[in-house]
Amino acid sequence: MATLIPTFSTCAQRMTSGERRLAQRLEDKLEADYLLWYDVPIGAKRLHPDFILLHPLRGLIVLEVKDWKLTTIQQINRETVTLLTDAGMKSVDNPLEQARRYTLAINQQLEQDRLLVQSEGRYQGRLAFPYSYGVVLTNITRQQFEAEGGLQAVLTPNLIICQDEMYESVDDYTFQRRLWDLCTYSFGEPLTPTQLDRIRWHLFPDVRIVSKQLSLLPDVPEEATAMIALPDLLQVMDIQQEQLARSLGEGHRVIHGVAGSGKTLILVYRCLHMAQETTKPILVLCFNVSLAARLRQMLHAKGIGSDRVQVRHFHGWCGELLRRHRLPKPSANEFQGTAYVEAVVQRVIQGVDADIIPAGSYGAVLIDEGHDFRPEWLKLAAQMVDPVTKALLLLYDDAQTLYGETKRQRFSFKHLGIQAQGRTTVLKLNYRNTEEILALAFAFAKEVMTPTEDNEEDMPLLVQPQSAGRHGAKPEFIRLPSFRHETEYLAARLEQLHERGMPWNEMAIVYRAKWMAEQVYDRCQQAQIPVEWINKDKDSQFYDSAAPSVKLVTMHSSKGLEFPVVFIPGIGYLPNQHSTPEGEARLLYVAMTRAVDQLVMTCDRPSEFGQRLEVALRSQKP
Ligand SMILES: Nc1ncnc2c1ncn2[C@@H]1O[C@H](COP(=O)(O)OP(=O)(O)OP(=O)(O)O)[C@@H](O)[C@H]1O
Repeated sequence: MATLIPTFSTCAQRMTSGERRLAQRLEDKLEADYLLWYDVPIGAKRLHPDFILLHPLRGLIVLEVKDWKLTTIQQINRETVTLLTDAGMKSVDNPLEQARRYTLAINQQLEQDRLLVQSEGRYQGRLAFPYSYGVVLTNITRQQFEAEGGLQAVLTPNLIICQDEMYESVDDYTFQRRLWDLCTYSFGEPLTPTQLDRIRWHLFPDVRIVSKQLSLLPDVPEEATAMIALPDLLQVMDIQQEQLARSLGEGHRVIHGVAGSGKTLILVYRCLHMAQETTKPILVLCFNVSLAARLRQMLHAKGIGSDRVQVRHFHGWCGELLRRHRLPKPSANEFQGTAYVEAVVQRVIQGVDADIIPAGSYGAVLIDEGHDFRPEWLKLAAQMVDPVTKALLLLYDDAQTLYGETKRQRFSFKHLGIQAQGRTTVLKLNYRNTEEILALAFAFAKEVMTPTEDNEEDMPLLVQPQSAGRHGAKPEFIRLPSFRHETEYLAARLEQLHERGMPWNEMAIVYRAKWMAEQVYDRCQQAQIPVEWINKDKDSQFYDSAAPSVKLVTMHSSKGLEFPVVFIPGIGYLPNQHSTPEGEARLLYVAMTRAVDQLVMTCDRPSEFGQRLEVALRSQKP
């Protein structure tokens, strides 16, 4: 069965009946290595072919679909068709010409990529795979078509697929043959997975992942791809991510994705999409101040301003609602610390219940790192979604729960007003970390975290991540005589890496206790290493990932962030005695999975977590 993007159930409603039939035939009668897109805009010009097919051997096929009957067509020439419709006569483009133009535009775009064209021979510089186009006439049989000389004269017969050639009863091979016949030539060499990804990169700018090499051109315009040498590795969402992102559609959606599986990526895509769909403001919520800052930067890079999408950390948003609706804040004398923060949340909940704060005021609500939200917060967030769009997206990974009680409270999404059943997707593939880092983090965490039973909505709560297969250096765990030695070692490694070309802002030190950060900070200052201590105090709330400084960040605040190099000092003091071993294990798991390429941990004394790490490291392949 071929893969249709978006999924059939999410686009069937906007399809014509002929398109629906064709989509079902294509899905059913083509094999799993066919990719199909329905009505997905292409390139910067946002061309809208009805269907695009992509296959390693058969190449690219563009299809326009028309539900016309013979009696509908009043006149036809190479450029236009005059149709008799309920609203009178209407002139439209000749669909074959339209399909040809789309194909030509795609062709021109793809020919700019040296890895997609023939490198030698008579056709040097031309696409290295077949491409073709056609028109599907879903209500005209071949016999009717052939009986109409006028149609045949302007619609090349072999580029037309007729009603009876796409009946359900047509066998798979005959149906496929009809498609292949759209193209008069074929090449021996199938497209490689890398080439298929490059084709998607060119066609669909919205699923591009900005690589470091292209970071100066976040969304490379079509004209520019010809002028710059494209890197060999162009990254796009994988097919599951793309299908999910494009199929989110209406209603509530829940995505359970392991660390580094692209949840945030999908959230940003969804924001872009919703910003075009709704005029109401869009709300993005997360728990962390630092993650909120990263999300803002990511959205900004995609050209989405704060006027369209408001990114807030949950408690900041609650405070803002009280101010906006002139509700009194709790008294600071009565409540302190977390009790104060909770009292703010309660006032907001009461404000919504009393209709002082209007529910349903956001066109969409998207929650990142939802595992850190208490049930009543999720309920509140769900109430804020416009009941017309019902656009609620909840992303979570139970393995990263940091702020819950000892064990995450069991609750049912249904009771919170979140329709998760049948609307939950699991993403297992981790793209962020090297296989070595991920294997260590999971081996360590699975020993300590207790997987809980799936709950009533069939949501797995501890998903084993799978690596996307990138390899790198083995994580390091180094014993030193004292914490002072740890800080000196760390400073020396930072300097060494920087001298070898690693930018300061691509390195982070993730710590568990404030005293550790103080010593590390002092040591870095002495060594004149630029260092930014994120969330050091209330006034340093905003962090700039691009500023040329090493980031010093708590394990809690590191959630949702990532850095090529991560140092974790003070393993000798873990688990922290003031928390539960399980909670501490989740924290260290989160910290370790922030490292994209290199992970260095240090300790100055034996500890339970140190021992576990050593065992896990020893079991890794050399
Ligand atoms: N298909 C992909 N191909 C290449 N890189 C990808 C792909 N999907 C995601 N990534 C990269 O993997 C990294 C992690 O993605 P992202 O931050 O969206 O994951 P996440 O699920 O939100 O992680 P976490 O829960 O740990 O914060 C990012 O650098 C992202 O660009």
